[in-house]
Amino acid sequence: MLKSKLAIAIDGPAAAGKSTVAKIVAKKLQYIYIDTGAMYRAITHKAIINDIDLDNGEELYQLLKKTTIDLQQGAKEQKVFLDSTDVTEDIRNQMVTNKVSVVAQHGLVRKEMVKRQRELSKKRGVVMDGRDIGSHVIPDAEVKIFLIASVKERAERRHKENTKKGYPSDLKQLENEIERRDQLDTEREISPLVKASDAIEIDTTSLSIQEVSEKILEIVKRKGE
Ligand SMILES: Nc1ncnc2c1ncn2[C@@H]1O[C@H](COP(=O)(O)OP(=O)(O)O)[C@@H](O)[C@H]1O
Ligand SMILES: Nc1ccn([C@@H]2O[C@H](COP(=O)(O)OP(=O)(O)O)[C@@H](O)[C@H]2O)c(=O)n1
Repeated sequence: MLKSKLAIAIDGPAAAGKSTVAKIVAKKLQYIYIDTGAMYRAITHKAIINDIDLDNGEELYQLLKKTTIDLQQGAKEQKVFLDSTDVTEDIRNQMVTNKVSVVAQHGLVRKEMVKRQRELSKKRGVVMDGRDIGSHVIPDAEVKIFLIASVKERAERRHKENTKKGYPSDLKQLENEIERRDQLDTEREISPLVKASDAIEIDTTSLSIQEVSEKILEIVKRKGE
């Protein structure tokens, strides 16, 4: 058992395996898992439903201010509640996936999200995954991991996931979407996707989920002793 509770930041591009291993690590350490991507997805979902102009940061910010987003650990999976409605499935749809990086570019939206995320991480004992966790949200996180994998491998992983769930899926289209989202996330002006200087990079392309989780737990163990 670790002597003290830590904050573990896991960042990286789309479908690198962040949430999968973050959940495993959190369960093993009995930490809280916080999926910050789900928060950006939830506000994107609400904005689409309300026909908000996704290029209008001020309007999105006003919408976010009057919106509650709750992440709750269920028996099997983490549930996402948007103003008390379970949107766990809805926020993974194609429309949200294609638009979320546009919403996440706005400074006002990010400022409000970061405020909420810092509040959630204050008590430590958290595994938080996203794009700017180690670089911006919790710059003093005790453990910072940056997960990468080739675009081809990431698209194949998502394709497998979609097929398993019975969703229509096109590998080439997934590759294009992942590349486009990575580009938007990396090139945006405010807290872009970047590896923090003190983050440990793990290339997961040829590693199993178990191998990646074990590597992270080993790093955590060294830090926590
Ligand atoms: N190391 C790995 N090897 C093979 N498949 C993986 C690995 N890590 C994650 N996956 C699978 O890849 C898909 C995307 O992983 P996910 O955790 O959702 O990525 P992210 O949170 O980075 O977007 C999931 O279906 C997951 O089961
Ligand atoms: N900390 C974060 C987390 C997500 N995001 C945005 O939210 C999108 C969806 O995040 P996600 O983690 O659900 O993405 P996947 O890689 O799981 O598809 C990302 O592509 C980013 O545009 C962000 O800007 N900052």
